[in-house]
Amino acid sequence: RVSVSDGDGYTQLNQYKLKDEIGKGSYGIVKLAYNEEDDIHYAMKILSKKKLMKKAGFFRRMPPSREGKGGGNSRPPNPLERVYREIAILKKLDHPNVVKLVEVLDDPDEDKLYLVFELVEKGEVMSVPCETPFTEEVARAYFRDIILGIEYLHYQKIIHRDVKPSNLLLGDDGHIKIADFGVSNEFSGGDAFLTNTAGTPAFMAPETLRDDHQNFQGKALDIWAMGVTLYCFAYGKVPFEEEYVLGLHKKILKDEVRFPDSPEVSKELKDIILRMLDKNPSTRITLSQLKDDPWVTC
Ligand SMILES: COc1ccc(C(=O)/C=C\Nc2cc(OC)c(C(=O)O)cc2Cl)cc1
Repeated sequence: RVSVSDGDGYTQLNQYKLKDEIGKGSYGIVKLAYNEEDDIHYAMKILSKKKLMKKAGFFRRMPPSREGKGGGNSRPPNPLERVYREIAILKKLDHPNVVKLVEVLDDPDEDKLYLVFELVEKGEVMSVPCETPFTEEVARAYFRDIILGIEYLHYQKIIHRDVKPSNLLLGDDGHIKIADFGVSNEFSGGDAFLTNTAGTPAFMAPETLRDDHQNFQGKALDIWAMGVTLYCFAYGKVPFEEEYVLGLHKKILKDEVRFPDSPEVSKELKDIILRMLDKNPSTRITLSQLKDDPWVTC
């Protein structure tokens, strides 16, 4: 059903003319796509099924399963299921601060899987590290959008788990849309109870790094990552950085948050960052408390 044709230098996919690459990550690439039918540009995320299978170690020989211990099917879940679950999540989301999935082009005979999203014209809101962080007014406007987007996701029983500036897209209207549900978790009941680490190391909450393997609540993980993100908006860099990941984990678990002397940042902004970067998830600020915070409401 998906007709791929290589014209003079560009790829045509059904009614979409693929243009330059506008995004790239562990997931694959994102290309600008022009829809000839409605004369509108879209963002086309291109995934390779083979790459997804390989990444999940699907083709790796399984260690001989010890029959005696109920060997059973000890295979990891099919990584394509992960993508199809992500697509199912995306299809049910409809909010001004969440990216909009328009359609999926998936030809069973093709290796590639195409996700068509509404274009968020300015792309990533900030690439970290950044020499020119935002003023508090700009950071506040963006942060308000993030609060509304995350509140909507938690209401839809979804934990994002990878909130960070590069997953926050800025539109021409100056508003933010949250993107990339590649590691998100759906839950039932009041909150998710998780045990796996996921997301981007510098944005991971301390409770996910403790080796006492307790399970931890999902919503508080997004709050922590929102705190790291707001710190990036204000200072252009992450609060805990270390060359090696184990050193980074130690800092996230042990180090106090330090605020550089410049740029000048108000006490209110420092206070809200500290409330989100509370290492104890049960005393960490909640979304509804965030909405009433003096820095957010001022
Ligand atoms: C300079 O102008 C630019 C305009 C738009 C972009 C852009 O869109 C980039 C990534 N986009 C996305 C990524 C996603 O995941 C990783 C997902 C998702 O899976 O939710 C959705 C989208 Cl849209 C870049 C530059």
